[in-house]
Amino acid sequence: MSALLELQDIWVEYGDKIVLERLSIAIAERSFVAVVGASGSGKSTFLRLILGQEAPTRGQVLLGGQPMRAECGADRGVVFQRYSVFPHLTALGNVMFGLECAGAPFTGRLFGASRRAAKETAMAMLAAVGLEHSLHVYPAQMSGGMQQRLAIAQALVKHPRILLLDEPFGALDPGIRLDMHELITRLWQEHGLTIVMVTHDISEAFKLGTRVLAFDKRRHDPQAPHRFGATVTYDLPLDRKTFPPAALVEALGDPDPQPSLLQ
Ligand SMILES: Nc1ncnc2c1ncn2[C@@H]1O[C@H](COP(=O)(O)OP(=O)(O)OP(=O)(O)O)[C@@H](O)[C@H]1O
Repeated sequence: MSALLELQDIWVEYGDKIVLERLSIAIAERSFVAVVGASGSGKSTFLRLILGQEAPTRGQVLLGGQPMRAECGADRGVVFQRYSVFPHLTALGNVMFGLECAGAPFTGRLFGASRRAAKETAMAMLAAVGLEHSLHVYPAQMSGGMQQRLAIAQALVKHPRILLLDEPFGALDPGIRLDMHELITRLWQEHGLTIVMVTHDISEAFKLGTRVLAFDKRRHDPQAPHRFGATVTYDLPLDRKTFPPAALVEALGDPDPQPSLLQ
């Protein structure tokens, strides 16, 4: 498989604080990369680099072999733990908004046949995430799971090359979370997506990912914790029956990685 995304010797520094150092990884097209690590280990910074919200201090990011500019592009979609959708728009309005902005960048409105086509595309996307009966519902009237389904539909409708998920299921109840695992796995397979997902839940990482990256510092200076940055300390390709290594579970303090979830 070819590398869709490549990070070459990336460093991210804020003043004299080094957040990420010597980060070199290649992410294959259609892979599902789960990112774990202790709080503050730079997982969100890594996601912001891929999203184009942040430029590295050193090193370069290549997307499809080309240097990626530090700006958000339609080729990358993102879902956060909360607040990914517009509260003042209905489900249909939220999903159509992205299509209208892409089709009419100045006015943000489509008319006639192109509007009808956008509406059909948006309705199909909402059906794909199980929201076909909630087209005219506002986010405030939805459960947390429905809001995340909507956020996924909104991110996917523009056919991004990479879908970035930042703790997307972290705020959901366990039962709803399992439904969302099924949904994202199905969409990943059906749409041939490349996914990078940050999660605090190590069993979720090992259940969903085809590869797990763990972020941590290789070097520590107790007198000056900011002197060294984090990097990828574990890079585990999975056959979906792999269990988290004991050292990784211990490092991340996972209370109980459930083997039943890892089948
Ligand atoms: N703009 C900034 N200026 C200074 N330091 C920053 C900035 N953004 C992030 N940091 C620091 O970078 C480090 C990594 O932050 P980041 O949010 O990427 O970690 P994380 O692994 O996602 O944490 P969490 O799991 O708690 O969300 C933290 O120490 C944070 O304080």
